[in-house]
Amino acid sequence: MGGSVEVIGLSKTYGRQNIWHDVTLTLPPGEITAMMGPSGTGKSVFLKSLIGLTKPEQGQVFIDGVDMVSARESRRLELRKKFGVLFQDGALFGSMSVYDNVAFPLREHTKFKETKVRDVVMEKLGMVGLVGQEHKLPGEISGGMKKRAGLARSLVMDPEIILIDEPDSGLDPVRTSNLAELLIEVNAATDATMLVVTHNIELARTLPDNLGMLYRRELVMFGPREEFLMTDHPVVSQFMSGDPDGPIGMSEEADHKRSDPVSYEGVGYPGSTMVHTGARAIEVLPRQLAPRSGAVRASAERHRDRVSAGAATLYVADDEESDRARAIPKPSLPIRALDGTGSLFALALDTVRATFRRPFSWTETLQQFWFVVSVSWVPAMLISIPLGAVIALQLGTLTKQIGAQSFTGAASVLAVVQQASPIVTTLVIAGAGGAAICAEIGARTIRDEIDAMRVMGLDPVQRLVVPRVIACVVAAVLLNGLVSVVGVLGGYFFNVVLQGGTPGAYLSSFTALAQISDLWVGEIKAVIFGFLAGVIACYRGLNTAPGPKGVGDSVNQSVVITFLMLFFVNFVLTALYLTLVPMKGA
Ligand SMILES: Nc1ncnc2c1ncn2[C@@H]1O[C@H](COP(=O)(O)OP(=O)(O)OP(=O)(O)O)[C@@H](O)[C@H]1O
Repeated sequence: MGGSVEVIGLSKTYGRQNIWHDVTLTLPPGEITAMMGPSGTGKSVFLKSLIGLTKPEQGQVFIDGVDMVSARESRRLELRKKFGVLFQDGALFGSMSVYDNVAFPLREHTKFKETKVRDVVMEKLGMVGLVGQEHKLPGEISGGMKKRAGLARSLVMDPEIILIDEPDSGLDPVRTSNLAELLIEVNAATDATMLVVTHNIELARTLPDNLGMLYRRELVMFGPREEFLMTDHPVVSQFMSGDPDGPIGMSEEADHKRSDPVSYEGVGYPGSTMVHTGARAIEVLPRQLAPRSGAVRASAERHRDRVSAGAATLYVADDEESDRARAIPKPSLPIRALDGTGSLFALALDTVRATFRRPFSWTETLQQFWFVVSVSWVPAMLISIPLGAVIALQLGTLTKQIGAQSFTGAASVLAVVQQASPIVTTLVIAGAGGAAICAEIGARTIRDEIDAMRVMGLDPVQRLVVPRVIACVVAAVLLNGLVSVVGVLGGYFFNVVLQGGTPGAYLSSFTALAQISDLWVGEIKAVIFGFLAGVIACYRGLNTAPGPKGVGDSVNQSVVITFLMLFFVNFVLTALYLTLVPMKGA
């Protein structure tokens, strides 16, 4: 029998927005449950909360007795192996073919030979009608095909619990019916516990054993379909009939703001086989889909037994309760800022720990390193020449004024190597490489790819963050060396050629005043700054808000935060260095 999912008193907010509160329900093991609700009522957020991808503020989600909400991330990664999840847009990995996407969990979590992997992948692709499309990239197939490929991937490990977010979105009516039949067949074959989030009334009325509905920030009704579909609850009846007249309006926000209780007066039509709401009429209790193959659904039989024994009862929210404002207090600005800083720090620590965990993604690291260097080295070079020149010119003029022209070389080399070079290098890495890293991870976040990785029991910190942070660090160290050399040469050129300094004085003052630790401090700064640029870019990318605007905001914040951090950390490091390391000749 499928895994058990028990939700107790779950509440979730995003900023000032209370998504839903105090949701309590149990998904009967092995049965199919549909969760409905108008757009924006938090169905997808609910689904993600079940699997620990979204952290609710209150409540528990017990998966086979273990609380997903309070469990450690390593435990959650283990528990997620019980799940197969189909996200709204399929959440396929954009750089992999359909075949590789479906094969991915098998290659990660089994020791199957490639021939066995091929058999399983082709069987699942056959189930969803995608044989012949396996070589295509996700960008080359339609939305409906992505969805079907995502379903094939979610089934490939024979999960005990299957969560499906809007199976019909992007599918035509015929394929939606095919998909519903496929889900019934999968349920009959695997006895997996299934939760289907949907707006599709036909699907909701014919597929599940149980139904629930979210509306106005709460679970208004939950229970067996036999009772749920017979109800005269105004919200449920209006939703099931698609009637424009009733408590559900055009905007979820406007519905939330209304404080009038939902009225139960004058809406009595239970007991009939047809419901009439306004201009529409629907059959109340249509026949439930059954496997065409003739397979027997053990869960349907268990469900019937539960209902006839009175063990499955309908939960209906108290209409008074539904209108009570139960906003979870929003933390104050300083607390939220501390929270953000804490999460960034936690990601930095996690990154260090995950660096030593196996397997290490060498290929990804090399690709990222090459990418960061390729977008950063030209701007870094172009900035370093005028920067070295400006420093040399400024210091040359200053030292001339105070009669210490022979120290121009030492002063400008130290300024370039210790200060300018690591800062310039990292500003360029953050502005070019870091921005691109943040945009790429942000786009993957909003396409649910990161969540899909987590669902497959993979740690995005280990797979994505570590390679990118190492790439930024190594690129910063190498580019810092290069920028230092170019900057010093630029300084030499401008001081000696344009300001009439002598080559001997430039070089000898440098050897007289500079020491090897000055060179090291530049490289150590490059390591720290490169690490900061990489971690901040990944952190913002992983915490991107939905939509293209979310990605744009994240990139902007990632660059600004990195710049601010760089100058602050540079000040601290320089102060420390000057305090701890005695100056040569002092
Ligand atoms: N990561 C996030 N950050 C901030 N707000 C979010 C986030 N994810 C979801 N929301 C908000 O939570 C609310 C519920 O979103 P959700 O996608 O769960 O709705 P839904 O019921 O699945 O809607 P639909 O049926 O249209 O997909 C929306 O207002 C959405 O803007």
